[in-house]
Amino acid sequence: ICLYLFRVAAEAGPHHILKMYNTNGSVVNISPQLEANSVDSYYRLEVVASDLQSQKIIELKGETNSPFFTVCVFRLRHLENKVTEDVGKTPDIICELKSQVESFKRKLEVLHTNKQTVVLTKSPVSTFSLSRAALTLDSVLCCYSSLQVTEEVREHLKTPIFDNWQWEEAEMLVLLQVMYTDLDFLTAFNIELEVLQNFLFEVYCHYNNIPFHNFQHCFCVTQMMYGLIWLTDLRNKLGRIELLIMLTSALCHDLDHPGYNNVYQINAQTDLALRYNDISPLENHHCAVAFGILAKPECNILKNLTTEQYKHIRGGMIKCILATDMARHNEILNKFKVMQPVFDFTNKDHKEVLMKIMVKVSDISNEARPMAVAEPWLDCLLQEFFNQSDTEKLKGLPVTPFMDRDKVSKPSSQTNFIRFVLLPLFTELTKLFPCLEQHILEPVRGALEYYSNLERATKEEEVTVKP
Ligand SMILES: Nc1nc2c(ncn2[C@@H]2O[C@@H]3COP(=O)(O)O[C@H]3[C@H]2O)c(=O)[nH]1
Ligand SMILES: [Zn+2]
Repeated sequence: ICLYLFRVAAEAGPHHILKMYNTNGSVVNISPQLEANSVDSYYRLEVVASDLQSQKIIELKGETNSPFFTVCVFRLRHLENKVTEDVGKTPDIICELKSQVESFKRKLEVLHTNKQTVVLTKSPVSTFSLSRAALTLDSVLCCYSSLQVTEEVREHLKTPIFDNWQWEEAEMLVLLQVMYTDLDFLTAFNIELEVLQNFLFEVYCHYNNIPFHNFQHCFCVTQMMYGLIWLTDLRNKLGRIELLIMLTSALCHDLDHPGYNNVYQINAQTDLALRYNDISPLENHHCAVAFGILAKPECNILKNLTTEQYKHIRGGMIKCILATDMARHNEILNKFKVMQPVFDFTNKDHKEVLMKIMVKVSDISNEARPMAVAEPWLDCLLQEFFNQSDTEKLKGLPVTPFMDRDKVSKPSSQTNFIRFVLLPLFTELTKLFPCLEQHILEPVRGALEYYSNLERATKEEEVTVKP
C-alpha cells in the first residue's frame, strides 16, 4: 500500500512536487520497485510546493506513517471492503491507514492554504494606493472612445439577464459611465465627464484582486441596481438624488474588501476591527474608502453640488453601505415588512429603508441571474469562503461553519441561502413592485429547484455508494 501511495503522491499534480530520501539522505526513485520500508529504515518524503514558496517535510516510518489523496481513500475503501468481506471486520491496520491518509491530506491542504494566503495577503488598510494597475487610465480612455455602446447594449444593460462574464474590465468602466449618463446624472448634478471617468477608474483601482469581492462583483451589483431602477420605474417615484445615492452606494459598497469577512476581522483582531471597534468594520471601511476617493478634486463627482446636497448624499450613502452588513439583515428586512403595506414614496423614513433594501437586494442578487451567469459566481464565493476557513484553521481561530470546505457544498450552500435569505427578501420587495416577480423571484425559485434536486441526487448517490 505504501508503494502505491508513493506513486500517487508522485502524480499529485502541479502544486506538489515530491522528493523522497532514504535514511542516508540520498534521493530515491519513487517507483513500484522501491524496497519496503521499516521503522528503522524509513523514507523521508519531502513535499516541495514549488509555487507556494513554502516547504514541508513529512517523515514516513514503516507502515505507521502514510500519505493521502482521494484516490488513496478510494483504494483504501476498496481494500477495506474486500478484507471486511473475507474477515468480517475492518482490521486495525486499515483503520490506522485511513486516519493517516486523512492526516496527510490535511497537511497538504495547509500547504495549499499557504499559497492562497501569499497571493491574497494585502494590508486591509492599504487604502488610497493605486496598488492594482492591471488597467491604466489611458487604456480605459482608449476603450471609452473606441467602444460603440449600441442602443441594444444600452437596453440590455437595464435587465438582470446581463452577462458580466462577456465583458472586459475596461468595457465595464464604459458601461458604468453609460449608467450615470442614461440616468441623467451628468446634467442633473453638473458632473464633468472627465471627473466621472477619473472617479470610476479610482473605484476600479480600489477593488482587490480576490475571488469574489472584486471589481466584477462591484459591476454586477451596480448593474443590478441600475436594472431595478428601470424595471420598477423608480425614476418617476424617487428623486434623482436618491437614485444617485443608490447607484453610487452599489458601486462603492465593497471597496478595498480584503476577502475575509467581519467575523474574521473581529476574531483575528485586524487593524480594521480595531479601528472601527468591531462595529461593521468592513462596511465602515468600504464607505471611508469611497469618501477618500471623492475627496480628490479630480474624482469628486459631487463637487458642483450645494453643501446641503452633498450632506444628503453623504448621509444616504453611509446608510446604504452600512446596511450591506448581513448581521443587520433581519433588522432592516423587518423594518421594511412593517412599512411595505402602507408604503409612501414621499415619506423620508420609508424612502430610506427602501434604498437600503434595494442596495441589499442588488448585493446578493447573483441567483436572480441566468444559471450560466450565476453559477461561476458561486464558485468564486466558495473559493473566498474556503480561503477564509482555511486561514481560520491555520491560525486556530473559530471556523465559520458555512465557509468550511469539509461541511459545505454548492447545493447545500445555495438551498439554505435561497430559502432563508433570498426568498424572504425578494418576496417582500416584489410585494411593492409586482413586476419583479418574473425578473428576480422566478429565477431564484428556479435556482432553488435546481440546487434542491442536486442536493437530493448527491445524497442518494452517497447512500448507494456506501458499502
Ligand atoms: N451562500 C451564498 N451566500 C451568498 C450569496 N451571495 C451573497 N452571499 C452572502 O451574502 C453576503 C452579503 O454580504 P458580503 O458581501 O459580506 O458576503 C456575502 C455572502 O456571504 C450566494 O449566492 N450564496
Ligand atoms: Zn457585495
